Amino acid sequence: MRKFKTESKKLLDLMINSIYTNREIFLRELISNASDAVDKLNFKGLTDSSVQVDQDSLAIRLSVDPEARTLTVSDNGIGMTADELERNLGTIAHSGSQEFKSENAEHQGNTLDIIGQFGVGFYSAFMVAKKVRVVSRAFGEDVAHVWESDGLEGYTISEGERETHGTDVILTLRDNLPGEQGEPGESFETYLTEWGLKDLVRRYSNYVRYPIQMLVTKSRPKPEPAKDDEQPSSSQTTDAQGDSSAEHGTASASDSEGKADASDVAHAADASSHAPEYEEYEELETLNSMTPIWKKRSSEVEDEEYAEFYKSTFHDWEAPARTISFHAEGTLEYDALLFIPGKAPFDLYSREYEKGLALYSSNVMIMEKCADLLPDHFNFVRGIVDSADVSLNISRETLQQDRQLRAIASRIEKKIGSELAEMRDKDREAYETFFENFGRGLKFGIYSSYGMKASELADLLLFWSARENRMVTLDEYARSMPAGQTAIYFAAGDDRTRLSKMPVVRSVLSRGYDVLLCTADVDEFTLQAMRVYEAKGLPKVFEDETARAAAETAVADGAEPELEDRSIEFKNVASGDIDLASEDEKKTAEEATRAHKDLFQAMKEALDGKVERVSVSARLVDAPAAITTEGPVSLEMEKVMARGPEAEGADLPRSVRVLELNAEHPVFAKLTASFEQKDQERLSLYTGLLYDQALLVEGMLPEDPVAFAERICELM
Ligand SMILES: Nc1ncnc2c1ncn2[C@@H]1O[C@H](COP(=O)(O)OP(=O)(O)OP(=O)(O)O)[C@@H](O)[C@H]1O
Repeated sequence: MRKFKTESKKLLDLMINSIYTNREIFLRELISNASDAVDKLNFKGLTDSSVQVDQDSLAIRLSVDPEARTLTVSDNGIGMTADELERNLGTIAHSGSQEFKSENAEHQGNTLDIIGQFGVGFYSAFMVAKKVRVVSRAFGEDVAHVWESDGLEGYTISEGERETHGTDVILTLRDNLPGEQGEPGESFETYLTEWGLKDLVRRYSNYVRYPIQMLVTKSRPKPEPAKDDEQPSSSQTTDAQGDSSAEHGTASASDSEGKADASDVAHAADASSHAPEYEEYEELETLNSMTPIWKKRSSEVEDEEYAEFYKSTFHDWEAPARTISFHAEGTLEYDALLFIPGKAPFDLYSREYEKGLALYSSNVMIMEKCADLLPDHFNFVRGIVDSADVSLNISRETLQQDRQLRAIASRIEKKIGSELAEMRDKDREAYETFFENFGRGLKFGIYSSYGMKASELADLLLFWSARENRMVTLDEYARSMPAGQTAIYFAAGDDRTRLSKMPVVRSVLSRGYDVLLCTADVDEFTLQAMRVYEAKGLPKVFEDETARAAAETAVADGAEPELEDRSIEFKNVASGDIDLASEDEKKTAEEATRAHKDLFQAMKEALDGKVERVSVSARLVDAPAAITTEGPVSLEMEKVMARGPEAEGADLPRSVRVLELNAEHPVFAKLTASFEQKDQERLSLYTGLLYDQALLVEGMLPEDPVAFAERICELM
C-alpha cells in the first residue's frame, strides 16, 4: 500500500473534520470534478483536430446501489492515467485542473470553464464515505486503473477495467450512527435516494453545463390489455435502462431490475380490479437545467422565461416587478441577474429575514445568500451573481472578503438604484406599488445611515401630498413650491385623513404651501436624519428685485432660465419653530401673549407641568387650540417610540409641549371671562378640556379619559 505523502495525511484529517461545515457539498465537488474532466476532453476536441469528441454524448451519471450502500458519480471525460491518479489523488492540494487551466491559458475563452483550483474537493467524499474507489481510463489509453482508499492510511493503485474513457468515483457510504443521549444520530441514507440526490443536484449543480443524469423510477398507466388478455412483457417496463448504462461505460451495477420486479409483483395483485393499472418503469432523467439563464443577454430571453425562472428559483407566486440583467467585462468579470419582487415577502420586516444574492462561480453554487452583495436598504432584491473571479476560500463555503466582492456589491447597488429611478420616471404606477411594498426599507436606509445614504435614496422616496392628493417625490414637491416658500412642510401621524384635517396642516395649506402627510412610523425619523433635501436645478430665486427683473427680460429674449441647487430644510408643521406667519401676525400674537400673561400662567399651572408654555398662536385659522412642540422630539415621535420594542419601562425622551390658542376664537373670550371673574374652577375645567381635545385632534388619547368624559358631562 502506498502512503499518502506525510503532510497529506494530516491534511486529509483536517479536511474531513474541519474545512467543511456542510458535508452534503461532497456531491457538488465530485460533480464539479466530473464536469471539469468532461470539459477538458471537450476542450481537446475543439483545439486538437486529431481528437474526435461526440459533443452530444458528454454527460455525468449518478447511480446508486442501496444494498451495497454505494453511490457512483461517473463521467465520460478525459479520465486519468495511473500516473495522474497518483499525482492528483495521492497528493492532497495538487490540482490537476488548475494545472490544465494554466497550461491552456492562451486558448481558453468560453470553451473552458474549469471549476477546480485548490486540489482538495475530491477528499470531501470521505465525509460521507468509508471507502472511495476510483476507476478511470484516460482518453487514448487501453487500460483502466483503480485508485482505492479508506481515507486513513493510504491508497492503492491497480489495473482495472472500464469500457470507455472516463472516470467512476464509487463511494461506499459510511454506516449510519445511532444518536447518543438525546442527540440525533447520523444517517447517510439520503445519498442513496432519488429525491435526496435530485435535491442536491438542483441546489448546487443545477447549472453545470453538462447533463447530470440518473435512472429514475417513474410510473405510467399500463397499456390496455389486448383482447386476448396478453400481459405486456417485463422487458417493456425497463426498456430505457439497457441502452443507457452500456453507452456510458460505467463500472457500477444498476439496481434497476430489482425495483422493476418488485413493482410487477405489486401490480399483479390487483390485476383483476377495474381501476386503471399503473406500472413502474425506469428512465434516464437529466436532473440539472444546465443553461444558466443569467449568462444570456437579456435580448435573448423572453420576459416570461425570466418570470418562470424567478418564480421557481425564489419560490414566489407572482412574477417579478422588474428584472435586471447585466454582464461586467474586463478585469473583473461577472454576470448578474436581479429581480425586484412584485410583493414583499411576509417576513421581510422580521428579524428572521435573510437578505442576499446567490453566488455562483463557474456555474456552481457557492453560497445561497451572500449578504455582502446587497445593502440593507435593497434587502428585498433577489437574484444571482456568477463570477469566476471572486476569491473563494478552500471549502467554497465562504468567500475571502475581498476587493472584488466589494466592487461587485457597489455596482449592484448603483444598478438597482438606477433601475428604480427609471421605473419611477417611466412607469409611475408600478413604482408606487413597488414603494408601497418596499419604501419603508429605503427610508430606513437613510435613517440608519444617519442621513449618509440620502444622496442615493432621497429621490427614490414618495410622500403623500395633501395639496395634490397623490404621492409625490421630493423633487416634485420642491419644483411646485411658490416663491417665498423656504421649507418642505410635513405632518406625521398614523392616519392621512386625520392629518389633513389638523389645524396646523390647514393653516400651512391656506398659505398655498403643500404639506407631506407622513403616515409611516419611520418617516419623521428619516426626515430628521436627512435634515435637508438637496434639490437640483430649481429655477433660481432672486432676492434682489432688479436682478429678478433683469433675468426675466433675458429669458423673454430667449436665454435659458437660470437654475440653482438648493438645500431645503424639512419642517414639521406641528413644531414650534415653523416660521410661517408674517412679521405683523407674529407681532400681534406676541403682544396678545404678553397682554394675557397672567391668564396663561394660570392655565399652565392648571395643566400641572404638561406644557412648557401657553401662548397666542400666529398660525391657527379656525381651530380654538393646538398642541405644538419645541425641540427635536415631536408628539408623533413620542408615540412611535412608545410603541417600540424598547419602550417597556424605559425613560423615553418626551416632547416639549406648547398649548397654542386662537385669540380670535369665541372660546378664547370664555377663557378670559372666567379669568377676569376669578372663576378658577371654570378656568381649570376649560383649560383641561382644550388641552385634551387638542390631543385628540393629534391622534392621542387624553392622559385621563375618565376625567375628560366627566368634564364634558359637567358642561352639559
Ligand atoms: N472525475 C475526474 N476525472 C478526471 N480527473 C479528476 C477527476 N476527479 C478529480 N480529478 C483530478 O484530481 C484533481 C484533484 O481533484 P480535487 O477535487 O481534489 O481538486 P480540484 O478539483 O482540482 O480543486 P478544488 O479543490 O478546487 O475542487 C483534479 O484537479 C483533477 O485533475
